[in-house]
Amino acid sequence: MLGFNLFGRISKFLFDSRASGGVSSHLPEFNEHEKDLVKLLHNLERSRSHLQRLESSGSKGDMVITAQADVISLQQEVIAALQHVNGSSHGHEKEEPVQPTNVSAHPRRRRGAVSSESMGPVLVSASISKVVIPKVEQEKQKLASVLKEMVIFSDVHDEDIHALVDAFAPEWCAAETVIMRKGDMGDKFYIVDKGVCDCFVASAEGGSMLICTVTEGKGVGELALLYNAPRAATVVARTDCYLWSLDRGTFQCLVLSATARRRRQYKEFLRGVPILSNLTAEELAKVADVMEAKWFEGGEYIIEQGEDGDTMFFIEEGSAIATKNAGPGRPSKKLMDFSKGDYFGELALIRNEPRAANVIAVSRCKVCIIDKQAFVRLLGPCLEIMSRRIHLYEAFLD
Ligand SMILES: Nc1ncnc2c1ncn2[C@@H]1O[C@@H]2COP(=O)(O)O[C@H]2[C@H]1O
Ligand SMILES: Nc1ncnc2c1ncn2[C@@H]1O[C@@H]2COP(=O)(O)O[C@H]2[C@H]1O
Repeated sequence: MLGFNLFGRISKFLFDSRASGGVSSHLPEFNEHEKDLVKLLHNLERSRSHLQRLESSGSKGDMVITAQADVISLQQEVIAALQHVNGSSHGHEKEEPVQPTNVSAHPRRRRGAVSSESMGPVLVSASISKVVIPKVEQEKQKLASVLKEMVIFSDVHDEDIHALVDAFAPEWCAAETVIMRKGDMGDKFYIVDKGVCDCFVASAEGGSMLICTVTEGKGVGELALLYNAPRAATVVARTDCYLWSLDRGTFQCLVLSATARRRRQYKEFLRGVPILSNLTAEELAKVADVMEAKWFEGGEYIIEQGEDGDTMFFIEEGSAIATKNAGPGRPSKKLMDFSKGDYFGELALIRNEPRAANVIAVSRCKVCIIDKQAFVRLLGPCLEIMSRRIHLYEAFLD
């Protein structure tokens, strides 16, 4: 809860800002966390008014969807900022050591889903106390490096990475344990420390279909917590597993503000990518959540013909070319130019074949990378258009 005093000061400040037509950047009477909160509340107020104006003027389509997504994303940022404000005044700074529990080998079945998968406002407790599960230094370092490798944690500040590491709890489960069930509410995010888990969804024939395998050092169960949605798949331990689990409250408190920042950062770029123009603002936000940015120098190979490939790329800055090897001693043949907003590397994912061409950075080039899992989950609506372009390649393919 916001203290009454702070609530009163923020309300008065926003009222004065409304009267003067803008929020001052100085905000002398607030500390750093409070300043963030005030600015976010001000932006949320503006976004809500914008949405209301659109709705009352009868606007439909992309503009309304984009405005709704802005409101949702700002609500999430406000919740995260509230938690920082509460944390800095009480609760979060105070460590509450928790003894490691000897894992629930069979996680309890949760209440069934009541809503379809959507990016609803995330309802989290605004006052969350810091969880600290004692760990040896080696475990902490390993967990921190595993988190830094994961796209969803890549924008989380270092101090929050430490807090996340503290909050992970060890769990053990026997082979064939159902770790989470599709449709249930999500209570935890997991990292596989040792062992292997499989993710299943229902197949068209009514059985279950394996959609991916989670190996050591990989995470599972983030979607329900990121999007406040029911579990999107059933996850079963294939072998006995040692897992690290992170509670929903800590995940949302420490990860959602970074996610919202990243969505803002990529929003304009993704809106301008032609192949993604079919996606709604909500779907674009999900694409932003899974993208990993990487720089390549001019002349560097982004893709090498013949390699196995499990990622596709969008150019955010710079340019690249596709070339085809023409055989020993013969110069390679240029196939295509790529510049900002173009994509490549989809062919190996669609056809399950090695890379059909080289892609080489012409100038220093920033690409956004999406892995196969995310490609399958998020880019379904674009597949038809991509498949049409593949026909254009055909002239060059063996
Ligand atoms: N294609 C996929 N669709 C849905 N969930 C997936 C997929 N691949 C892996 N998963 C994982 O399975 C998890 C099931 O629970 P969540 O929806 O919380 O998060 C999900 C992802 O971590
Ligand atoms: N004529 C072409 N033939 C094959 N791939 C091409 C061609 N032109 C561009 N490409 C891109 O180059 C990429 C190389 O990796 P992929 O085969 O995964 O996907 C390929 C396409 O995105």
